[in-house]
Amino acid sequence: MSTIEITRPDDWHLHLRDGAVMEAVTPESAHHFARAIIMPNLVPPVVTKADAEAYRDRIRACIPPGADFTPLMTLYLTESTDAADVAEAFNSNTALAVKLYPAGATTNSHSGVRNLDNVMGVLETMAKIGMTLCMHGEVTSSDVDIFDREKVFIETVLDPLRNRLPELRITMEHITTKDSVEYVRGSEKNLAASITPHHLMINRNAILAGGIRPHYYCLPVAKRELHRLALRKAATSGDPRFFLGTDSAPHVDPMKECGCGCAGLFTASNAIACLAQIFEDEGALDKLSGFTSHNGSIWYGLDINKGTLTLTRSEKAVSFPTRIQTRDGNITVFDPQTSVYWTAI
Ligand SMILES: NC(=O)N[C@@H](CC(=O)O)C(=O)O
Ligand SMILES: [Zn+2]
Ligand SMILES: [Zn+2]
Repeated sequence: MSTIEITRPDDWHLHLRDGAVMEAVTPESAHHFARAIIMPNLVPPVVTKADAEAYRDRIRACIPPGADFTPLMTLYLTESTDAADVAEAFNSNTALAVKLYPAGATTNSHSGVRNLDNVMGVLETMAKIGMTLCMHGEVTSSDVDIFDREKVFIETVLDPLRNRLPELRITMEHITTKDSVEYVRGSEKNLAASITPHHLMINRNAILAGGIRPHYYCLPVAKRELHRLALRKAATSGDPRFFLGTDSAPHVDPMKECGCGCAGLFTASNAIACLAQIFEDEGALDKLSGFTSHNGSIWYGLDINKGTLTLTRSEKAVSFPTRIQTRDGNITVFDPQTSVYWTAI
């Protein structure tokens, strides 16, 4: 058995939901993570400063006593979002970022943005005050193949927006392609990307080969192996523009195991153990703390956490709980389909 210590990690992209699911999943994140950026795609979404304050209070009520966990709030961008309210939320430290969901791109995105022209006023204000735009970067048009939607988004939405408003800070969230890795690498400033543990571990075969497996279906959908390898290279490279966002996105099993299952994987419980395995396999354990605990803090202008998290490597592969229970039903925990020898304490 051997151990390593990393700086206490942060999760720069997390879904905690609300109600019974939030009660059950919040302790899972608070166990390992010091802070997390909380996604605002509730129904109805978290749009205003007042919405974010109320949601933050509900999250705080679910943090186990003694746990040290700070939810960092985001505002869901709609075409009627008020720029002054956004600025006030940022300046009062209520919200760290604004989240762009192209309407129809993913879970609970129907209130999102149809035409960027209608939110330029908000984006200009954000550029002025240094507030980050977090993006779900996929086009939604039905004539674009689902495996190409991220790449086409870069060409038709992201790049034109960056040319139009170069001072806007943008996080490309949960990137899944070599194209995104290259786009970030080629940028000079104001661009960074989060990467999920699952996109580092699975390719699209996990969803479709040998049977259809809804617990590997998320958006953006996992791509070909060459993309997974490019993501692994980026995550373990030490390049500070890449950092962890788990995109842990719980849905109760009946919502996944049905004729039209929801997108999203629940990874909060084993994300750190999986990452330790990935970084060990890539011979890059020395880069793990950068990815989980330093790069994101620096990008968002926050202090790096003071505490540490101990990771233990066993001789035998470890097993994880297969599900967690909530009053609304069970949630399946991500199964990495490969041996993991690490435990986070
Ligand atoms: N990633 C997902 O597949 N689903 C997320 C939404 C998102 O992050 O796109 C969810 O809210 O369930
Ligand atoms: Zn998304
Ligand atoms: Zn997400």
